Amino acid sequence: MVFRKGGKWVKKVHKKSSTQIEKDKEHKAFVLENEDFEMYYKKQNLFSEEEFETFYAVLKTPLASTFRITGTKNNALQIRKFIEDHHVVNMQNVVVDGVKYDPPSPVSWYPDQLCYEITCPRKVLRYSPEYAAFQKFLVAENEVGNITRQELVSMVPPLLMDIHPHHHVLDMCAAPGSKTGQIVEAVHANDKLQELPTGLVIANDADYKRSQLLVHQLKRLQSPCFMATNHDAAHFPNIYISKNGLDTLLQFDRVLCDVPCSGDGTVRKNPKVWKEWTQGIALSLHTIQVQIFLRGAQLVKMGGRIVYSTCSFNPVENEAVVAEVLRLSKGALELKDVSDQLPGLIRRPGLKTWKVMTRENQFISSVDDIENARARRKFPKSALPPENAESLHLDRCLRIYPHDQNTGGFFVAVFEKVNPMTLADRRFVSKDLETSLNATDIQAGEVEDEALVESVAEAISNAPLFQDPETPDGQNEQKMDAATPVANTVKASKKDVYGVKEAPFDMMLPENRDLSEIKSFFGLDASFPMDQFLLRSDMDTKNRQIYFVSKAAKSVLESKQVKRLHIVNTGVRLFSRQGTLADTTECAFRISSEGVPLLQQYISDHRSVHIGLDDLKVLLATALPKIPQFTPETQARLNKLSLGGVIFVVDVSKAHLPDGTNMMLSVWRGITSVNVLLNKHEKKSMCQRLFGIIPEPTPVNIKDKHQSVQGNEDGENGSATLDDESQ
Ligand SMILES: C[S@@+](CC[C@H](N)C(=O)[O-])C[C@H]1O[C@@H](n2cnc3c(N)ncnc32)[C@H](O)[C@@H]1O
Repeated sequence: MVFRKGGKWVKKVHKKSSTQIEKDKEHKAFVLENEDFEMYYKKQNLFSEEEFETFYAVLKTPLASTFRITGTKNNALQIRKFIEDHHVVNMQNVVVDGVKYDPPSPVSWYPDQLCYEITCPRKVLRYSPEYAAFQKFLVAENEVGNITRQELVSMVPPLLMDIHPHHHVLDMCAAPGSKTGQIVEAVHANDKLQELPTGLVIANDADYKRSQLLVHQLKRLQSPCFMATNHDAAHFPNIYISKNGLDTLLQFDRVLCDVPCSGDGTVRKNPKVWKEWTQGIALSLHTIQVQIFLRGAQLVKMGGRIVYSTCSFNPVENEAVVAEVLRLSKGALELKDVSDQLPGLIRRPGLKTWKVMTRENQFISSVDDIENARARRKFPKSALPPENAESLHLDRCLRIYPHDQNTGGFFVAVFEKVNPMTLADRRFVSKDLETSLNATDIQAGEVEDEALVESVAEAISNAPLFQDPETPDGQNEQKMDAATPVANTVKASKKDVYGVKEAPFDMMLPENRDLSEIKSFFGLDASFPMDQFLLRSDMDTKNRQIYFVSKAAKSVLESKQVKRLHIVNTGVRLFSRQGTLADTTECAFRISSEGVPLLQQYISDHRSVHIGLDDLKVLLATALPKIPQFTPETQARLNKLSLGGVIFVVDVSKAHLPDGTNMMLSVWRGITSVNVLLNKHEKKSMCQRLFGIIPEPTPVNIKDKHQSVQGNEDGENGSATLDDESQ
C-alpha cells in the first residue's frame, strides 16, 4: 500500500509491535531440537526410520494458519462468497520475497467448505503488504464472530461429537473456548430453521482467568444455551434438575474432555516446547487426565458420547489414559470406530503398545524396574501398556501427525456409554428400579459413584504437576488458540477451585412489569417463552439489562443445587433500558443487536420498518442519519412510529447474497434521526462487505453529549451507539 507523506508517495511498512518483535527474537533464539524428545519418539516405533526423519523435519517448520466461518450464522454463506469473490480472486499471484503462495483454500474434510487454510507462514500473513487487506479482514471478522481463527486439528474433536440441537453438552476443560465455539454452533444448527435454541452447553475450566477468556470468546456467538462454570473438572458437582416433577441428576448427551496436556503436538506453533519437553510433564499429567475423563464418563448419559482429546503425541497421555478409564469404568464405555467420519482427514490408528520411560529417561517394562523406592511409589502404573490392548480396540483412537497433511499433532478417542456406570445410569435402564429407589438408595449410589473417582484421587494428590510458566493474557492470538499446550493444570483436590464470586442469576417472573411493557410495545408473539428471562441483580440494580436463556439453561438455574455450581456467565442480553429516556417513550427498552436473531420470528409488524438497500446504505454509512435522508416510503413509515426501539427489515434480494439470506436490524428511532444499534465492528464489517465503504465515525462530542444532556435528540441516538452495546 502506498500513501502520501510530505508531498511524496511512500510505501506503507507494516510495523511490528514491540511485543511481536520480542516474540520473533525469541522464536529465532529457539533451538529446534530436543534429544530426549527425538530419542523417546524414535523408540515408540511410530514410523519407519525414513518417515521419522520427515516427521521430525516437519515439526521444525512453522504452521500454516487456518480459520473457520461461523456456520450457523445467517451470514455464513455471505462471508464465504465474500472471501472467494474479493480475496481469493485477488490473491492468485502473491509473491513475497521471491516465494509464490497459493490463495486461501477450503479444507477438503471440513463440512460445508467453511474452513480455510492459508499456506503462507504467519509472519508473512501478518506483515507483508500483499496480505494486508486479507489480514485486516480476518481480524475484523474474528472480532465480530463471523470467523474463528483456530488450529486445524483442534477442530476435529467437536466434529466427532455428533452434536444435535437439543443436546446437553459438557465441555470439561474449555478455555479459551475454540472447541466450545464449535459445540455452541452445533447446538444452534436449527437457527437456520429460525427455531429458538433449546440445548445446553456448559463450558467449564478450573482456571478462573482462562474462563474469562472463554466468556469473551463465546460472547461473539451470543448463545442462550451457553453457561461458563469454574470447577476442577475431576470434581464437577452433581446437579439435580426437575424433570416431570422429579429431581433428576443432570447428565449430558455429549461430553468433551480436552484435557490439559504436555502439548508436544503444537511444537510447530510453540517452539518453546523444544526447550521445555521432558517425559516428566506427560507422567505428571497422566493421572489427572484419567480423573477428569472418568468424571466425564460418570456425567454422560446412557447412550451418550464422550470424546477425549489432547494435543500431544505421547501415549502416556493418550492410549494409556484411554486404557485406564476403560478398565475403571468396567465395561460402561465402548471405544467407537469413527473411521468413516470426516472422510479426507488423514489419521492413523491408536497404539496397542508403547515403550514407557521414566522421568530419569529409563525405559521400563514394569514399575519394579524403578530402583528408587520413592520414585517407584509415585510412578503411575497405568502409564504402562495394558495386556488386553486388543480387546480394548485401542486402534480405534485417532492419531493425527503433522507430516500427513501439514498440520499440528492431535489425539482423539470417541466413546459411547453402553452400560450403566452410576446410579443415574442404572435408573435409566431399569424403570422398576426407578420406582423403588428411595433417598437412602440415592445417597448410597452417590457415594458409590464418587468412589470411582476417589480411586485415583490419592495417586493424583501425590503426583507432581507441571506448571506452565506463562499465564495467558487474552491479547495474544497464540494463547487464545485451543491447541496451545496447556499444562497449567489446577491441582486436583477435593475442593473446587473458585475464582471471584459472580452476581446471582435470577430468573424473572413472566408477569414482571418490564416484561409486560416490552411484550406489548414490540408486539411479541404469544408463543415466545416469557419465563426464560433473567437478571443479574447484584451487578445491575436498576435492571437495565434483561437476559435470555434456553429452556435447558433455565432448568439448571432453577436447580436446588445451583449454589454448588460456580457459574461465571450465562444468558444473552435481549433488552436494555435507555435509562434517561424512561419518561419520553412508551417503552424505554430497546432490543439489543444480539437479541434480534432470537426475536425476529416473534416480533409483530407494528414496530417494523421495511427498507431496501438504499436506506440500508444510509443507515450503515452515516453516523446518525436524519429521517429526511431516507427514501420517502421509509420517512413516511418512521413518521408514523413513536420514539423508541424499532426493527428494520431489509430486503436484500438485490444484494447478490446467497439464497435465503435475511437481515433484520435493531434501530432506535429518535426525534429527528435514527441510529442502528450495532457494534461498531459489526457495522463496519457489514458496511464494507455490502457497499465497500467504511462508515462515518460517530462524532465524539455526540457520545459525550448523550451522557450529560437528557432528552436531547442526538443524545438519544448517541446513547444507543455500539460503545454502549459492548457489555
Ligand atoms: C488443552 S486446554 C483446553 C483447550 C480448549 N478445549 C479449547 O479448545 O480452547 C486445557 C484446559 O484445561 C484447564 N484445566 C487444567 N486443569 C483442569 C482441571 N483440573 N479441571 C478443569 N480444567 C482444567 C486449563 O486451564 C486449560 O484451559
